[in-house]
Amino acid sequence: MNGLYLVTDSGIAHQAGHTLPFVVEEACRAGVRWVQLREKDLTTRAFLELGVALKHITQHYGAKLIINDRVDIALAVDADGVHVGQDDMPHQLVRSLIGPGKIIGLSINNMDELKAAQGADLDYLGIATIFQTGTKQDTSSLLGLDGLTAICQQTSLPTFAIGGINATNSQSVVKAGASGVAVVSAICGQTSPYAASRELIKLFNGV
Ligand SMILES: Cc1ncc(COP(=O)(O)OP(=O)(O)O)c(N)n1
Ligand SMILES: Cc1ncsc1CCOP(=O)(O)O
Ligand SMILES: [Mg+2]
Repeated sequence: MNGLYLVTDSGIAHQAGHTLPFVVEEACRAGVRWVQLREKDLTTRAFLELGVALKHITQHYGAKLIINDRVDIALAVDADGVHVGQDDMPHQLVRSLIGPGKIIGLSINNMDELKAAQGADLDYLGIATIFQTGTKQDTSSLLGLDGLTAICQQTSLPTFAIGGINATNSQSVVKAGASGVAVVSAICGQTSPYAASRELIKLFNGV
């Protein structure tokens, strides 16, 4: 499985003229095998309906569907897992709710948060924020490539770097030590999510 992780944003997809299911289907068709449904402004009902639609698509392609923040939605759509950050439901509680067979990803923004997560029952870490991004307003301070390397050296868990990653800088992120790259606008905001995904996978495989 390649290390490209699509994190969704339906606002960005709509601005580019796409529906979110179209973006996810095109990304999966191109080979993306990690998809996170991340929606900050949807009603619970709309979030759930989108989750059901994405579950059908990801299941068809054998891709993992992870739900951002919302354990209830993850359970309702039988998603593969949940991604939580430092201000979300504590990961220990997420585990007790979703069970041992599901995936939990935790955001790490600095070395202190990494230390606090050592030995925890987690499946991967999202390392944020690498570069400047317009996609998320409440970002942590930028880690850059050096900060990313320092964190990746201190963990044996799989790491997905996130924040401002695109086709121009993705290889430098992998060379810095991340096992994968997570992107929003570099797929959702592109004219062809399929072509953008193919390019990112090709670059990833070429490192
Ligand atoms: C893969 C990945 N890494 C980090 C994040 C950020 O999560 P969080 O800090 O909880 O912020 P929000 O995404 O909830 O705004 C992520 N979503 N995915
Ligand atoms: C969810 C998230 N967490 C840290 S930065 C970010 C958004 C990344 O979006 P983009 O890939 O468009 O920079
Ligand atoms: Mg969160």
